Amino acid sequence: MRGTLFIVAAPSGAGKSSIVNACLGRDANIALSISFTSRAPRPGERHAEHYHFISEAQFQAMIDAGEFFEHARVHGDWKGTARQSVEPLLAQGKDVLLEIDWQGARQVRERVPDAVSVFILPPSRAALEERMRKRGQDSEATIAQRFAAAREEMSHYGEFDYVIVNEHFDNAVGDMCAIFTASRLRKDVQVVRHAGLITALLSDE
Ligand SMILES: Nc1ncnc2c1ncn2[C@@H]1O[C@H](COP(=O)(O)OP(=O)(O)OP(=O)(O)O)[C@@H](O)[C@H]1O
Ligand SMILES: Nc1nc2c(ncn2[C@@H]2O[C@H](COP(=O)(O)O)[C@@H](O)[C@H]2O)c(=O)[nH]1
Repeated sequence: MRGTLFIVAAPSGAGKSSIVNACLGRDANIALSISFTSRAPRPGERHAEHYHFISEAQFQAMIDAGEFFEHARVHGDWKGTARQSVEPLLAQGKDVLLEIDWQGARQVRERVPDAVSVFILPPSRAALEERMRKRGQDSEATIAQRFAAAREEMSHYGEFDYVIVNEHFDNAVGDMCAIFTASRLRKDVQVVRHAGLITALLSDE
């Protein structure tokens, strides 16, 4: 059976990476895809762990070679998921999680209509701004640019299967883990139905 593809999106600073990392620590069946980006590393970010950090020219060469599963300009930088980070794992039956923006999520849904998508919202715009600052990794100019973009990003929440409001962190982690579990169960039920097993069990023969 093919693996399940999960998409998680949110405005910058809403807590997406924190929630995903907490969930993946409890769930060994999901592989987190490491994206490619033309953005410069933040202090403490390591190549091939947080992102594959490459130049604009290298990113463009990958686009031209058709190597991306999805890609988009996000806050002025290129971000993208390589086909190689997704397709072989799904074919092996492994679940894969993409932490991407709404533009990438749209592209992925077109390729994989049964992907399970989650959008994370902050409890308020003030909380979002405070979290961006508290992280202490971006300049004031970057924070201002991302905060200004957040409203437009959040307007896309309705394109997703699930929405989590990340007010209390532990509740948000619990919701995300429950979505992972429920999506797998739902898929199993569909497979059983397709196999015609229930019809056979209930027949007179
Ligand atoms: N429920 C919460 N309450 C308070 N602070 C939180 C909560 N969830 C996350 N945070 C904090 O908010 C900050 C931003 O979180 P995080 O880096 O996970 O956001 P993100 O959505 O992944 O951002 P980006 O897309 O820019 O990488 C971090 O300092 C994190 O510890
Ligand atoms: N479309 C894609 N968006 C991506 C990818 N990897 C990350 N992102 C999104 O970028 C912003 C900002 O991230 P940051 O690390 O610079 O703070 C955030 O919304 C991410 O989800 C990707 O491969 N494709």
